[in-house]
Amino acid sequence: MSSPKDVLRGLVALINSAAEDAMRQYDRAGCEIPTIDAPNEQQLPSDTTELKKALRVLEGACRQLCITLTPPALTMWTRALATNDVACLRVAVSSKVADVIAQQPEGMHVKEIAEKTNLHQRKLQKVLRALAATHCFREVTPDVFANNPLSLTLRQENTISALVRMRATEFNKFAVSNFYDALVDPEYSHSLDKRRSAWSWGIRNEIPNGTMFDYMEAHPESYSQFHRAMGGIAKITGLEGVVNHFPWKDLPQGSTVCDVGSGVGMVSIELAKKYPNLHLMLQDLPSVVIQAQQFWAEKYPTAAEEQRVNFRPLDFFAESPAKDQDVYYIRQIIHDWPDEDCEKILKNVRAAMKPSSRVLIHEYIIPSNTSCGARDSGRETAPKPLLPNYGYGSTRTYLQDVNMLILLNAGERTLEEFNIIAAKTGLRFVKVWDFLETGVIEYEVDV
Ligand SMILES: C[S@@+](CC[C@H](N)C(=O)[O-])C[C@H]1O[C@@H](n2cnc3c(N)ncnc32)[C@H](O)[C@@H]1O
Repeated sequence: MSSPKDVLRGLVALINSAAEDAMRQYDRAGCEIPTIDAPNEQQLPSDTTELKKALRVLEGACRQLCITLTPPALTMWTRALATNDVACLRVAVSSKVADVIAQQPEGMHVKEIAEKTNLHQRKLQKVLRALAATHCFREVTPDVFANNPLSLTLRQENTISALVRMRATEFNKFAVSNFYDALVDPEYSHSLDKRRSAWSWGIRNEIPNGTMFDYMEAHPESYSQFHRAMGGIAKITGLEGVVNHFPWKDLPQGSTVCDVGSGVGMVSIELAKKYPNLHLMLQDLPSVVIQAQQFWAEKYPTAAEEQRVNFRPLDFFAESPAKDQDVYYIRQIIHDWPDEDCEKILKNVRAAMKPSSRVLIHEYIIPSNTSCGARDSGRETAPKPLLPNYGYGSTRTYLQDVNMLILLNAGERTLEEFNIIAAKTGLRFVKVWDFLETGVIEYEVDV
């Protein structure tokens, strides 16, 4: 049995080695080592997979060390106050503070920022001070604020800003703040129906029995913000992992990839750019297909010119996607729906498959708090004294699981849970591809 001091020293050792490892990854990629107050965006390796491996340990060990040594009341108060952090982020992103001060690396006085954003100077001062204290913006001299790498993610041109804005605005208003109310409302509490989520509860007066997607359809501005936010999620969840580390290049010339519930096709567009051997088919609801066409026409017109991309509307509950595709790529769809709906989607995909087709489900894969390993989740077990799942190093997976519950009565799943649904729809597990933040589960036809 390790003594408490041994455990703490074990965590410190992990922090040291993981931080060194992370710095090595920046060096190897020829990137500058990050500084917290740089006035420009952080340079990142073009492939962050190895960096994320080090950060998973670092995040887990730092937080475990702090929580162990800090009086629990303080830690709990910090956690309870976290909603204020989100509220401050909403102020910053909605009033475009990062854009307003973008041209002044030496900083801008809060008085001027308040004038330009039409906010009360004293109130804005408190918001920016709180954010700068946790390294989002830099307070250069008293009341003078400049951008730093974290605040630069809040610029409108950065898709992370759309994600933060949605999260802090609609998600918060309709869903997060109503979570408990929906959990205890007799009509909602014991239902896993997609029309009985916290979000559905929040919009019940405007759209009775509506889902988050019904709301988005009724509010096109929110829907386009949502698609931009998906771009932010793509950055976070390791788009380069699936683009670089799945063997796309080994697929024969003209191989077909159907992106089911594609959105505008954040991953597909990268695949099209990098792998001329692939032919992409994007399928989503009619209004989204139109947005996808516009997106591709603007970002990568070559694909349409070379006839390497098609767009076709699809209601994945009611019909099958394009038949006989080599790969059906399904990212962040399954986590949107309760099990029965996922079965409908996968059955429709299964009906379109030829014997050699593969299905790639790309999602967060929930590891276990108590046991973890390649067999459980496709990922390595964390070094001790971390929890087997890396603890805080996996926190986004668990919070994202709750996020999906709140939004759509759905959620992320363990590998076992995915496999149970897949087996019911005639799919057989092949393997997990761990891309760190998320993973891909590969399935084939179960004959
Ligand atoms: C979370 S987004 C994921 C988008 C994309 N796969 C990505 O990873 O960026 C879910 C997508 O499912 C689409 N969707 C929702 N209901 C659908 C349906 N019945 N048929 C087809 N697509 C649907 C939405 O329009 C949205 O684009």
